[in-house]
Amino acid sequence: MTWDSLYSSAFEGIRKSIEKVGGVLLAYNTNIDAIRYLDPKDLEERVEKAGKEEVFRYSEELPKKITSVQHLLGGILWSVRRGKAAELYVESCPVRFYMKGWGWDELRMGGQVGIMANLLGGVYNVPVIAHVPQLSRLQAELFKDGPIYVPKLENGELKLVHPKEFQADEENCIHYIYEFPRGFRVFDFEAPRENRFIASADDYNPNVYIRPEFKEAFEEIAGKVELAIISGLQALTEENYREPMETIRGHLEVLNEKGIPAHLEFAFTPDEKVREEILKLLPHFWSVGLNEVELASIMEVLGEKVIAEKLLAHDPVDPVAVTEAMLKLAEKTGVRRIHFHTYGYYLALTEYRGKFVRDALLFAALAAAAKAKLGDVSSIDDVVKAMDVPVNEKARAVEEKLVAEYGMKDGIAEVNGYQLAFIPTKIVAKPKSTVGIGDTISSSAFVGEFALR
Ligand SMILES: Nc1ncnc2c1ncn2[C@@H]1O[C@H](COP(=O)(O)OP(=O)(O)O)[C@@H](O)[C@H]1O
Ligand SMILES: [Mg+2]
Repeated sequence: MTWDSLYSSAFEGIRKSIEKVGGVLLAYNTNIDAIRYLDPKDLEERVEKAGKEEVFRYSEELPKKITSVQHLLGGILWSVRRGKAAELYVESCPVRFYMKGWGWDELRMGGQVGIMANLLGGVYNVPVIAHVPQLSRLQAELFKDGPIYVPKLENGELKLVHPKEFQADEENCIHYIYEFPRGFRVFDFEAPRENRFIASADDYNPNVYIRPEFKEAFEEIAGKVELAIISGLQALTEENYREPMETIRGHLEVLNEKGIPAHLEFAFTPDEKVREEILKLLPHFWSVGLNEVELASIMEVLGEKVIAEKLLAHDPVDPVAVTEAMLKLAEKTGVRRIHFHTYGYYLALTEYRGKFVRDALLFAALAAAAKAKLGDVSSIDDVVKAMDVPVNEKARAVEEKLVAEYGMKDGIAEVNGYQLAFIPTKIVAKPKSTVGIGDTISSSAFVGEFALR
């Protein structure tokens, strides 16, 4: 079998069956991404006005958080000089007001829940119930039409409405994204590569604020779905994790009692204590999705330093090291499915067997390539437009290694009592957008797998 024919039949299979999926709960993070494409002259003027000396100081060493305009501009210069991304929390109201006045060129749906709601509900037509921490008018407008719902309590009675019909005047959670291209010049600095600096004016997501509807009526909400995808725990810190983690543990218990498989979409979690706590929650999840950096960071808290280093040593990542790491994680936590994604290939380690696991990965890779190629995918038929994107050349060596090590055939092998599924992905050379690709991959694969059952 060629990979292209496997791709086509996987897509056809899932297109026919995905609308059967009865409902997916998505929690906990959505926000508004406000994108500003930096202009060198405008930036220089702002720096001069704020005081060049002080601003430059913060471009040498990032402040911990933003409490002044000098911090903000210094942070932006810090990113430009290094071509590196950074994200800081904006504590001060005047700075938030300053950023609002500076404005944006584009507004986009942000947060894993927001992105997955628009994909699953708005594109695949799978009903979703989303936890939206704050539903402002601006936030509501970023939801696509389709079967996307938020719970509303009216005199203690639970109703499901589209976010645009929720009509509560809640706060804006805005992540200001300052983007610059490669070669961007300000003062004597030149950006070695394109990147962005993010300043978050968001008091809800960093604390994983959980809405009253989800505290009071979670059982009833969970009764309306077949699957759940959890994300957004990455910004928690040692100081604030306890209360939300407690609520989330309760939610997972309800989902487990009802037999609803839950997927955790990992994201890089800088706080080690929080990473440990997330690891403790994993036994309550059916499935987890992550990339190489995230897998390495988990190996570190498990005390597996050698594997962690191996995961970051090669490009593309050594698939045998990934498999070893996934086995450790599965054995340690009992999680039934681990979906690993990296640039060029995906692997899924599952406690159960079947080609549908691999086929769901193929569907996800096609969806990811469509998103990269088109920028926005507006219907499931757009996904197939990525069929002509070539399969990654470098993945051939990865596949050969898996064949040699585990006797893999057509992307499927048996390893230590688990099934290992592999696929080479389609890589778009000049992507229109790479925001939210990871979320597209993981939610498409998880929901796609259940569609094929
Ligand atoms: N140009 C591209 N074409 C297809 N897939 C891509 C492209 N660039 C990145 N990807 C995929 O997107 C994934 C990004 O996911 P992740 O690392 O979790 O980041 P995020 O969650 O921020 O999107 C990569 O692992 C890779 O598989
Ligand atoms: Mg990701």
